[in-house]
Amino acid sequence: MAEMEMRAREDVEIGRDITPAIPPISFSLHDAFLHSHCSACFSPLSGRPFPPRHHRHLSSSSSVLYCSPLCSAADSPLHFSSAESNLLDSSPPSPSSESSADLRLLRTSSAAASGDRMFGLLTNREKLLAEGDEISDRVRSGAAAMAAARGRGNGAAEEEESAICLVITNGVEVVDEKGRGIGIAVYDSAFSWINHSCSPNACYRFLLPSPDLSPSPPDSDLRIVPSGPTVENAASAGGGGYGPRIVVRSIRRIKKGEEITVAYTDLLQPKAARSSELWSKYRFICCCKRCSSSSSSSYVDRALEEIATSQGFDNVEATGRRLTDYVDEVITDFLSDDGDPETCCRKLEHLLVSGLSGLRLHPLHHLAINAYTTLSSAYRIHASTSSLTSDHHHCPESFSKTRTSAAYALFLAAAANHLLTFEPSLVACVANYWASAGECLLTLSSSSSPPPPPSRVAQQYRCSKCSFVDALKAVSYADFETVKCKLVDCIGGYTRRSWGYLSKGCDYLERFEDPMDLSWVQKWPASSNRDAKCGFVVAESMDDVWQLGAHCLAYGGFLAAVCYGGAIALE
Ligand SMILES: C[S@@+](CC[C@H](N)C(=O)[O-])C[C@H]1O[C@@H](n2cnc3c(N)ncnc32)[C@H](O)[C@@H]1O
Repeated sequence: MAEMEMRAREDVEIGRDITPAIPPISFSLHDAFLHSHCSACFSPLSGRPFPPRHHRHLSSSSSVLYCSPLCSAADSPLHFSSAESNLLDSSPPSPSSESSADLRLLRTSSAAASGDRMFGLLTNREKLLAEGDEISDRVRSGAAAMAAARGRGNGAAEEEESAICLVITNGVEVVDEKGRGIGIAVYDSAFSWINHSCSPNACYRFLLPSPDLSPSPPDSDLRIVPSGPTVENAASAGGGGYGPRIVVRSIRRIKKGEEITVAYTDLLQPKAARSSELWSKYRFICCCKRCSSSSSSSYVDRALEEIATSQGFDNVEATGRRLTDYVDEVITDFLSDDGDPETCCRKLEHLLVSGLSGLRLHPLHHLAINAYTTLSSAYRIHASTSSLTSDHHHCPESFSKTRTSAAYALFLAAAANHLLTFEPSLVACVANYWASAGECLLTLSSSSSPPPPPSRVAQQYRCSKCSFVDALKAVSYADFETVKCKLVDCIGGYTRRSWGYLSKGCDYLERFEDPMDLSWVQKWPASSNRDAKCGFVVAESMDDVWQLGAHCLAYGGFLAAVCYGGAIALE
């Protein structure tokens, strides 16, 4: 069957909402958040939560909770009529948020699938069941459990299978303002007919309604239109009009008639990992510009996978897998309950400096990028544990760990920023990296002795050279490239003045002369940068570190506002 896609109805600038806030047709919190968040509006529960309004099942009172009587009244009928309550209260309880979302979809009598579509949305049922793999097993066993919960016995469960496949194919992870995935939601065709690209021109954000279910702020127009065969629309499914809304936003200039695409997968993964995820979950081979770029991979994909081998090395693939396993294992150990930050830092830095079995990671390799993220947080935790026994301001060990944490965060942001120049759709994750570099640098400068004066708040700061203040207001993106260049230029200046100081004592980071100037990476590993490095040892002043932090935060906020809109908060 021909597939649907969405196209721009008009020319669209970068950083514009291209859909109104679309309410979900089905949604459910992840099990881990059922007792901390409201099941109707997804806001965090505070004070005494409210149980579902008793319908018929007087005993089912605690499987889902609400923040207000209004939310309880709005969602309880669906909670019971969808049979979700039977599934959650069964023993063993709560199978998954996906099953709840599936059941909620099926509660309407018009749910029957027609061909490979249900409510106009692609289910991909045949493709997902065709291969006897983990997904097809999950669909079959989930459908049987759902059919039992709906009192439909143990017979064929085609309708349930279609609902599960629909949620796999169209469901999106709802992310809160802390970046945590708290639930799953399915939206109507205005969102669900948008295809994937590894170099997309749009992204999306969620609006969590206020607890009193008051209407959302004024909507923008729908600037996209469907393209494809005539298909019955999903609007009839309805979701009660509440739950997390989704807004699609342009992250590039889009021409009238151009296809709108978003990312279904993490764009900083290498091509093989993206392809494997897209195939196992969505059953398609991506032919986007980035994936099919001429004979070889794009520059970004090459960098994300590049490793150096010693001469005569002939088992790159197997050792490449060992590298991945090694990094995964170190990170998993660190994230476990008894994770030790010191061991994590030692192992990851040894890998970055010396490699493994004759293989060395390119500084922009995706495993190296994961390692920088982990190292920044491991050094931060290490610093806080070092200072537990002494005054943080007077604990040199803790201070130097805080400094290395900031240096890794800055290096990561600079590396990702380099990739952004080749792949503009990385803007959302690059924004996060700059924001966290800014936070780490400001923490460092505030823990120096003496700390900056308390009046020194980033919001009040005005830089004479760049568009810092204009960026904070984020009023227009028409001059996006100009504002970006000015901010990056200023960040480059402060980085050059501070890098020797920030990287001091870190064997890996000291090898890089200037993280903002990665012009050498294309020649890597022809020469070691260690010899070429300049000998800055001390930042000209802690003021440079503060200025650098404030600029990083502003730049991160500027990029984030392109993706998510709204004002930039700097504290
Ligand atoms: C959320 S739907 C997108 C809309 C879909 N094209 C339709 O006709 O309803 C996701 C499904 O669309 C198809 N799809 C999305 N992006 C694609 C792409 N870049 N190439 C091929 N198929 C794609 C896959 O079948 C995928 O499972």
